[in-house]
Amino acid sequence: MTAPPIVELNGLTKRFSRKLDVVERFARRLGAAIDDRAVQAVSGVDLSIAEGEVVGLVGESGCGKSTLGRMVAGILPPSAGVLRWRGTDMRKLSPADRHRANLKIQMVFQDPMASLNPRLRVADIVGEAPVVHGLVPRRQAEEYVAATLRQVGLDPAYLRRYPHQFSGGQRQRIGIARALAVKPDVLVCDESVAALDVSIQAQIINLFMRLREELSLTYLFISHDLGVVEHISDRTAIMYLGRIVELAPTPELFDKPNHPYAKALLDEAPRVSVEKRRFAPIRGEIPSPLDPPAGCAFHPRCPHAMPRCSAERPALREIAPRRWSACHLNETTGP
Ligand SMILES: Nc1ncnc2c1ncn2[C@@H]1O[C@H](COP(=O)(O)OP(=O)(O)OP(=O)(O)O)[C@@H](O)[C@H]1O
Repeated sequence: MTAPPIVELNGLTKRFSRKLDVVERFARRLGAAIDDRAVQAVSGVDLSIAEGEVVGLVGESGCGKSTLGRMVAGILPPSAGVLRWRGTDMRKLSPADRHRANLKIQMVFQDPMASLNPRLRVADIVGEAPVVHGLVPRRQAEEYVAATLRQVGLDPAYLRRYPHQFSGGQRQRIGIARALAVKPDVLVCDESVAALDVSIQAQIINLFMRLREELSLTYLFISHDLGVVEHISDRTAIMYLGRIVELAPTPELFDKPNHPYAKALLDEAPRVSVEKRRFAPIRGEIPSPLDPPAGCAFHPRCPHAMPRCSAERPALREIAPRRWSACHLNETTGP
């Protein structure tokens, strides 16, 4: 029997409802039209991640990447849908097992300065969670933190320092050490190298890949940087306005994207060098998640849009082995 995916999402959805402030509530009572529609940040995402796999998640700003990552990491509760951990619906786990499963999925954030408590020393930033969660006895915490720092390439002599005494790259290593300290199986990296200089980015990416080998880690790697995602991901998912529109093995997707949105992203991205391959603007504005277009959300910007595209939302379908795309064109012209 094959093992179930380590993480599996079925129909995962997140809506953010907008709370009206006092003035807005008063204005509404007086008859003013106040917009209180919910933001549909993530809509019905299906995604399976195999143990040891690196899945890259890319898309323009506001398409729901961080929200999806936060749901996977258990930081945000989904509004609908199912998240399975090693084959079991998270909601069906006992509170103790759910807690253990949540610890197994850790997040590494973009801005280490904002995500590290400036008043805590590295020893506490990295050592607190494993002690609190009973993974390490308090008397061994310092030794454990020193070993974790070594694992991410930091000198354990820095244990008593504060975050502001480190460079950006070193701070990100501390953020990674903090995540590793609770012995996760999965890292959700949310723009984890975006704030770093290119040379430091390369070092941190190499660190992620070394840790993948050493600790058999699985990654959901969120980035707006196509070069980084192409470099490190086994498969890449492209998100547009809350949905995955294409999912494929990375070399195939970058070589021959299927979805018009994926094509537009890749065609317009300069291919001069991996470092420079970033998003270039695509014709038209990204629509508001408050009012997503009917049918295929990409149709107002799509050069191939047909009447059907504005009426009927295309499902994400397997168009070839391991290649998934959500486009009506696949039914008319073939992939
Ligand atoms: N806490 C929140 N309350 C209300 N709306 C939110 C909240 N968090 C995110 N959103 C909205 O949900 C949508 C998706 O946001 P999200 O941050 O997930 O996108 P993203 O692709 O990660 O963008 P970026 O790359 O800019 O971080 C956006 O329209 C955003 O404004």
